[in-house]
Amino acid sequence: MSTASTVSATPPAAPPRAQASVELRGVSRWYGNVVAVNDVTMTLNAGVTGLLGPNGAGKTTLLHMMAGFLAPSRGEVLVGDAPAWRNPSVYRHLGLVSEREAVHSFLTGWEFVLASAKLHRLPQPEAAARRAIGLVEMADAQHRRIATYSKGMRQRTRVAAALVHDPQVLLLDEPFNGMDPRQRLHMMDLLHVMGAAGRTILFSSHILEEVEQVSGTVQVIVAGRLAASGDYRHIRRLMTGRPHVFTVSSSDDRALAVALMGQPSVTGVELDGGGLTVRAGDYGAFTRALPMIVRRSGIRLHRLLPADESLESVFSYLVES
Ligand SMILES: Nc1ncnc2c1ncn2[C@@H]1O[C@H](COP(=O)(O)OP(=O)(O)OP(=O)(O)O)[C@@H](O)[C@H]1O
Repeated sequence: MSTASTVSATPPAAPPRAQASVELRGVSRWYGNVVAVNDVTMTLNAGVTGLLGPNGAGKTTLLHMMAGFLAPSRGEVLVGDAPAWRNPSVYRHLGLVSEREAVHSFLTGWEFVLASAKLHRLPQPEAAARRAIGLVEMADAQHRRIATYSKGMRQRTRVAAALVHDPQVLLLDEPFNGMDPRQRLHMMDLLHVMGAAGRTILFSSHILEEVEQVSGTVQVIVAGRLAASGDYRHIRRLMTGRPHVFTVSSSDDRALAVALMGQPSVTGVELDGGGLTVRAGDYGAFTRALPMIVRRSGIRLHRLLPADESLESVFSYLVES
């Protein structure tokens, strides 16, 4: 990929940094009575890691502690070997793309990224801005005002601003939010390239599919705690191995219940006033079998709703297991 060669061909601006890891040791953070992060221990190394969790799980709080913007209430956050909090030298090795889209839209992309280079007091801000803009493939549009950019272009420009000082660690808070599929693919490519080039990339998301497409390693956070971590296939198995619950109503719930009980994919059926509650061990097999049963028996399906499809229930399953 062209950007990969850009990364490897760029001469290092500073002597190579030995450490790219981020380490959390027993980290908690509370806001008054609210425990946002609860005793989290994790290590991030070079490559792309996804931080997966439902809204309010504590992802932003974790990222802000890693970036040195917030002090842990307890525990330690280390970037390389140095504490992230009250340690300005950490900013030289780390970039954060925050969730909120705070860009001055009257600036051009070039002006925005150059301003970031100057804020970092880089010795050659123009060269650094050019390199970062090239990395996110925004050179063609760099002299247009940000107001005219698509959401994806704005995100890439913000990534360029966060990368302008060539940090070893890049943290991104919900970078795919609001992007269309094409913009998503482009951002995913970019993260891949940066991870393959040896940077430590951590991005947060509440969507499993997003995380598994980009990252080899996933850290799952639920209600402030680390609920699971490892290879995305392992996480996917944890999530899909659970029973799936559907509520179904039809023209003849009793007959449908009998037919469903004969299905190997169905592990339980309960009939109540409002319809059926069906438990299926295999999501795919059940959703394929149901239309066939309905067609064969002449039953009319009025409603089929996954009762537990919200991420929250998936996560609570993970936490309880
Ligand atoms: N400044 C604050 N004061 C009080 N409570 C806060 C503050 N910031 C976050 N919280 C609370 O801490 C918990 C974790 O919030 P956080 O923003 O870290 O989660 P998140 O996973 O990033 O969620 P989202 O994706 O919705 O931003 C939530 O209960 C939130 O309401």
